[in-house]
Amino acid sequence: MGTIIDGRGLADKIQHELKEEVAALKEKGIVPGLAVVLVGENGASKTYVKNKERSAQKVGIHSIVDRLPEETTEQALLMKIEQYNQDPTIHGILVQLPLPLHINEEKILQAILPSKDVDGFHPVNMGKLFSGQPDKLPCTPYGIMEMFKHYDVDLEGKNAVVIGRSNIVGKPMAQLLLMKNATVTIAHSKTKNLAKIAQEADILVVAIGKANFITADFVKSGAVVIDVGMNRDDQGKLAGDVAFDQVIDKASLVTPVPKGVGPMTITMLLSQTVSSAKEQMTVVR
Ligand SMILES: NC(=O)C1=CN([C@@H]2O[C@H](COP(=O)(O)OP(=O)(O)OC[C@H]3O[C@@H](n4cnc5c(N)ncnc54)[C@H](OP(=O)(O)O)[C@@H]3O)[C@@H](O)[C@H]2O)C=CC1
Ligand SMILES: Nc1nc(=O)c2c([nH]1)NC[C@@H]1CN(c3ccc(C(=O)N[C@@H](CCC(=O)O)C(=O)O)cc3)C=[N+]21
Repeated sequence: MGTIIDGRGLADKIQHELKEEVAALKEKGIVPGLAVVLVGENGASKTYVKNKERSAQKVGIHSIVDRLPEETTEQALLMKIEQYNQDPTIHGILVQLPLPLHINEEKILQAILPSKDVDGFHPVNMGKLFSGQPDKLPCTPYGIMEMFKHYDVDLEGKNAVVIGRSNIVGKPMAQLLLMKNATVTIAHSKTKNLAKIAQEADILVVAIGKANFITADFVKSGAVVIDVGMNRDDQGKLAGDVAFDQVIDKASLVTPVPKGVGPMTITMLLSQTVSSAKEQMTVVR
């Protein structure tokens, strides 16, 4: 029987430390500010945004949530971002993805000042990461790296398999593992013999978006399994991409869904907002 990685518990611990950091900043007259922009009526996005707002408040970050209607034009959204770029009380900007189809996502992400891009999605921050000079990081892979650190998971020389190649999870995850000297394989929907590749993994990170797709036969005995998936069924019940009940018996460490990767994603967002406030303070002086 493996150990369950307590993402919720680790997130609470880090948020508690952040709260103290924020209190110290406030003594100096600085309140970290986060602007979250949500366009349209995506139900899942609404829940995440609510969670982010609640956590931000808990650590004392000033958070603004801008809920814009589905019909918002690209131009109007660009103007909104420009307003936050210019606003000295806002240190972090997050535009919730996915955006409605009539808005060009690339264009929007590029409009955010890299210094306020607490999601780590701006091409400048992506470029820094992939050239080995990381600055702001995508929050989900960042949170997973913090879990490895906290649970003393040694990555050097290990076989790491990342299933999924999105810009927000799979690709940056692979790069962070590579930077820790893991031997990394990235798998995706066109991968042949996925089970065979996954069975070689000492570290298996799954980010595909298919409920309970990864069964015990994909998992090597003693592997560390990280489940990024967030799948909601008709009853609104959450399931990960990993069939937790079978995999827990085979793996050494597994993240649950919920209370695994999700709370760490939010915590890294808050952490990067606090760091950003500190950086912008030194820029001013
Ligand atoms: N917990 C958290 O904080 C977060 C959770 N998520 C969740 O993680 C999941 C993935 O998110 P995201 O990366 O944005 O998703 P995307 O839909 O952007 O990417 C999914 C990836 O999975 C691959 N894939 C799909 N089906 C298969 C399959 N049968 N076998 C192998 N690979 C497959 C796709 O391959 P291809 O490229 O070939 O299409 C693609 O690369 C979702 O459930 C999402 O809700 C996302 C962000 C944060
Ligand atoms: N610009 C942008 N940045 C993101 O970081 C981003 C995004 N867009 N779009 C969507 C995905 C998804 N995501 C999650 C965040 C928190 C939880 C989370 O808090 N999960 C809790 C519970 C969730 C629940 O109960 O619904 C948990 O796993 O315990 C999940 C998923 C961030 N994303």
